[in-house]
Amino acid sequence: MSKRFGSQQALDSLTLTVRPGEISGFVGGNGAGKTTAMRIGVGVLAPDGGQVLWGDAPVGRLESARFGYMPEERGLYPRMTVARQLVYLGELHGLSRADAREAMVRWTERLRITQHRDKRVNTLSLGNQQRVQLAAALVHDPEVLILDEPFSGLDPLAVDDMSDVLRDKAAQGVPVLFSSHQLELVEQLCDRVAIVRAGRRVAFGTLDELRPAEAGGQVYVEVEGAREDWPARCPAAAGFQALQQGVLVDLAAGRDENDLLLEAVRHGTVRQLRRHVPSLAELFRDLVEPARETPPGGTGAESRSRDLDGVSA
Ligand SMILES: Nc1ncnc2c1ncn2[C@@H]1O[C@H](COP(=O)(O)OP(=O)(O)OP(=O)(O)O)[C@@H](O)[C@H]1O
Repeated sequence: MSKRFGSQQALDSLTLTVRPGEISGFVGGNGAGKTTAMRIGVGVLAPDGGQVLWGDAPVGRLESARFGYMPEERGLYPRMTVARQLVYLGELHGLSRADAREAMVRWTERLRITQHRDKRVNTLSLGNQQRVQLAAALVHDPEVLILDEPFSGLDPLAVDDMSDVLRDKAAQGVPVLFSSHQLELVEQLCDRVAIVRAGRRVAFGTLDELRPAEAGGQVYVEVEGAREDWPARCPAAAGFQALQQGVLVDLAAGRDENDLLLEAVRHGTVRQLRRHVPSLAELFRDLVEPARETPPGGTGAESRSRDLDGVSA
């Protein structure tokens, strides 16, 4: 997909594949193009170039009616009651009145908003409005689920409810795609993650696939009573970085954590020693921050990429 708004290239040949039964996370800095891509995905915005496929066939109006979409700008009718709104949206998607009512009852129970059924949406708290918005995306039992920042502003219990629903939908075989800036949540929930920067995809794959190969050679160690630079005198350490509590050591070639442990105990009491597995937040910074150092003339998007489905994007 490509999309330009005036002089702003919002999407630049971005490709994204969402697989049945998987939860995919869509992350990127503000203005990176996530909302634009999702709006194109569900057919509310037309791309300048590219297309949206379901299987091998282009998605038209009929197909996208079977998608469930939770927009970032919450698109509910503020003065309609929750129940009327959900029944109405169900009918709009082709359900009979009875089926739409049944779905409304089921989803308001599941999302714990039964007590709000007869209230106008604009009288609810933002978190409860968001639960209604999720119910609205689910009421017609969609075959694809696309959610734009569904977790923003939710309390921890609501985050759990939202997470459970997304997991259940994926377990039923529905492809689920959601955007979020809460990278720990993305890390916990997603089978696959796409990172986008300036309208281009810079990484796509499972978290294990996104981790650089050299990451396996880092060990986090806390040694009480040791000098801050103790790894400098360890042959098992090729380099190190002092952190707030401990140090992050790059293992020397052919050495493992046992070698490092034997050397570390000579410097003090080893309180912790474990292989360092970079978090999504670290990977994100690694992939997205180089854009800020782009030399004049470069787009920044070429600086790093960790893309793993073989599609150039
Ligand atoms: N309707 C529009 N008119 C003009 N520019 C737009 C429009 N929609 C998006 N843009 C621009 O396109 C770029 C991508 O915006 P988009 O909303 O897709 O980013 P995003 O990744 O969802 O950001 P955020 O994380 O802040 O929600 C931005 O530069 C934005 O200003």
